[in-house]
Amino acid sequence: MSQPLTVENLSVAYGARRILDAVSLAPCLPGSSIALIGPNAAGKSTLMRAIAGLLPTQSGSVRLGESDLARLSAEARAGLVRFVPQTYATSARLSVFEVLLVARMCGTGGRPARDDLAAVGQALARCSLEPLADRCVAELSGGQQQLVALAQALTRPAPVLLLDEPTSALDIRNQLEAFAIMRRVAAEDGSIVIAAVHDLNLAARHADRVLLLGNGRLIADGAPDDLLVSDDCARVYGVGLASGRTSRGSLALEAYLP
Ligand SMILES: Nc1ncnc2c1ncn2[C@@H]1O[C@H](COP(=O)(O)OP(=O)(O)OP(=O)(O)O)[C@@H](O)[C@H]1O
Repeated sequence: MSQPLTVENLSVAYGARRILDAVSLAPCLPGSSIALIGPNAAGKSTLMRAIAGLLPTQSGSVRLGESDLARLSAEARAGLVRFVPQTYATSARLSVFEVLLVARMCGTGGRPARDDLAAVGQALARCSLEPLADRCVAELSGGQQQLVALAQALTRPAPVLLLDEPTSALDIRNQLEAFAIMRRVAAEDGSIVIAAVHDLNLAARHADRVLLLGNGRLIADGAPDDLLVSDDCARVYGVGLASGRTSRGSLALEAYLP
């Protein structure tokens, strides 16, 4: 898991409407935790879906090391790039354990072996979901389901983990837990973790790099402490941004209407 992810000149359209316009990203390095920010409809989900190979592209490339992901089979690509969508929809009468096992076994065609069960156990433990293992996933709360979605992605480590607003339904404790998990996945597994986030303070605290998307274009790419206080950031959101430091030394931002 030690290959950089590179996005070059990526353009994506829905019908005749261009959504992503020649987006290029400097190499995303293994072990990095990256926040993708930008206003509603900026194209964050579209970018993640395009990187995951779930959308046709008009132009450009997505590479992991030397491999052009578009040239791989969907199965091979899914082994390299895991995408956790914004919403978790299931009506299946499956337990948390079962959906994690399905995620682990997906595409393998085999029966679960001991290491598959161990991987599911580890994903449950990483997300502190053991107490919910036997509960029907369709009956869980929105926040609990969001943690299950994260745990599903962890059942089979991948070089690239893409998470679309992974903490939108979580309480403050679980937000911190989820970002700690993401940072550990980056640090321990060497994955490239990219999470779309709306909360700039969470991005400030948990990412080591921030990508700012506006109207389908990459507006800025940099360290949180520089990018989040930049004029570009305030301009793209159409807000004023006041900044300071918390008593613990983290960057703190307050947005206001100009
Ligand atoms: N399936 C689709 N068909 C047509 N247009 C779409 C589709 N999905 C998204 N779009 C459009 O693409 C643009 C970007 O949407 P996208 O979901 O990528 O934005 P986002 O930055 O993730 O937004 P948000 O923060 O609100 O989730 C929007 O104008 C949206 O209407």
